[in-house]
Amino acid sequence: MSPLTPQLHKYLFLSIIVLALSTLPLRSLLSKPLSRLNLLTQHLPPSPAIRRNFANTPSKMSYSKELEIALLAVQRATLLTKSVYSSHSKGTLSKSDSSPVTIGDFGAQALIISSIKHAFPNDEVVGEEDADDLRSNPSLRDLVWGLVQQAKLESVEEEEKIGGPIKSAEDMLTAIDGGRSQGGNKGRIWALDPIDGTKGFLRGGQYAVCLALLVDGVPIVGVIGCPNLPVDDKTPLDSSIGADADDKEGKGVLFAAVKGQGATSRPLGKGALQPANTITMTSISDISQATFCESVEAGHSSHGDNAAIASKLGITKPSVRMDSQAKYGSIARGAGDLYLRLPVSKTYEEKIWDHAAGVVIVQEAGGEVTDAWGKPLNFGIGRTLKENKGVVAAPKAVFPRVIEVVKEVLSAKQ
Ligand SMILES: Nc1ncnc2c1ncn2[C@@H]1O[C@H](COP(=O)(O)O)[C@@H](OP(=O)(O)O)[C@H]1O
Ligand SMILES: [Mg+2]
Ligand SMILES: [Mg+2]
Ligand SMILES: [Mg+2]
Repeated sequence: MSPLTPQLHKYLFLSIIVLALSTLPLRSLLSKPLSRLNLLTQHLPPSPAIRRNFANTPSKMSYSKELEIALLAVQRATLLTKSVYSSHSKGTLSKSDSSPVTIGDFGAQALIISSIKHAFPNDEVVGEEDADDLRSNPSLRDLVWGLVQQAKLESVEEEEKIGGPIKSAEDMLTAIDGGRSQGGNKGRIWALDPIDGTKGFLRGGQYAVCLALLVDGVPIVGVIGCPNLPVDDKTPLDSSIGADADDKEGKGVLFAAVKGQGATSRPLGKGALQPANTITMTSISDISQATFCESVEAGHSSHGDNAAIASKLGITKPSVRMDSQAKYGSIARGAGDLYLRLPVSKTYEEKIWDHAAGVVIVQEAGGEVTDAWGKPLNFGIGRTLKENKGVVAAPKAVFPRVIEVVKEVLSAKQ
């Protein structure tokens, strides 16, 4: 072997150092267990670059696992709410703001948060309920625990995807309290309304189990389960729709959407997910022919202002009054056209869990949603939409006209 020159020695030495340094990050990642690596990459929010390109290349972040888990979790929770719905006692309590909460709300929140924490342990949840009332009332806790133990998907494989049964009553309370996130505009946060339209639920009307994933404060995945809406997307809307309490064939629908991927509906099942249909809003050109939806509760949305807007738009059909985010689902599938939610109170702040899932579903079905002044809804500033007042949703083509009239009606009151 010929002796190496000092220059060649130096060159070889430097090359080895450079090579070692350049492979360091790779080697440190490879030394981690694979499962941990998956978890790390799975929960990283999209980089700004991916977010910038998101509208054009949604396949970069498919959110297919998030969608599947959300669909299964909501579906399982509706098994529980339906069992409460058909039972005699709904274990109703009055919350500090005098709104009702039932054992169905607590049970559904426990099941859904447990599903999310199983699949995405690092994600946060902004859930409407907490476990304080159950911790101070053991008989109420036992009632909810009994329900939670019974609610299982018929397919073992699907049940396992969402973590199987909750192990103990204490774990159930921990799951419910997992919804205490304060929200924000960083990372992955789920917004959960275990029963939206609790008043409708108690009345035997519409209600919905609603779940959305916010990424950096923007709703990206939305799922709404409506046990009392007809499966058929084309069933004409009227205020008595689905108002019979029976759980029968043809009733129960799951709406879903992922940003950039469109919106769907499918029958709400009891096990494996049923095939989905793409849904779109009706492209109305003559706004006077529109059907508009509003809350049943006059305390949640001003029936008077909604009527004044409809009349200025030349709408003569009576409004369809419906509790819950079933309104968003209904207009997204073209069964209605507009959703008007004009504020009643100057101080009320809309909750993010009352709108996040519905907003992404309507947007993906070809609609636009803003507050009553045309301001985008800001889901990234906490548990409420404190920068917004009211909500208006309509197909894109007629949205500018609708918001113009809404502003006229609001301005006239100032
Ligand atoms: N003064 C108010 N203004 C607007 N929304 C209100 C309100 N008081 C309660 N709500 C919300 O209205 C939701 C029901 O909406 P809708 O009228 O469309 O059915 C309730 O959800 P929960 O039933 O989940 O508590 C509650 O969060
Ligand atoms: Mg409530
Ligand atoms: Mg609600
Ligand atoms: Mg609720």
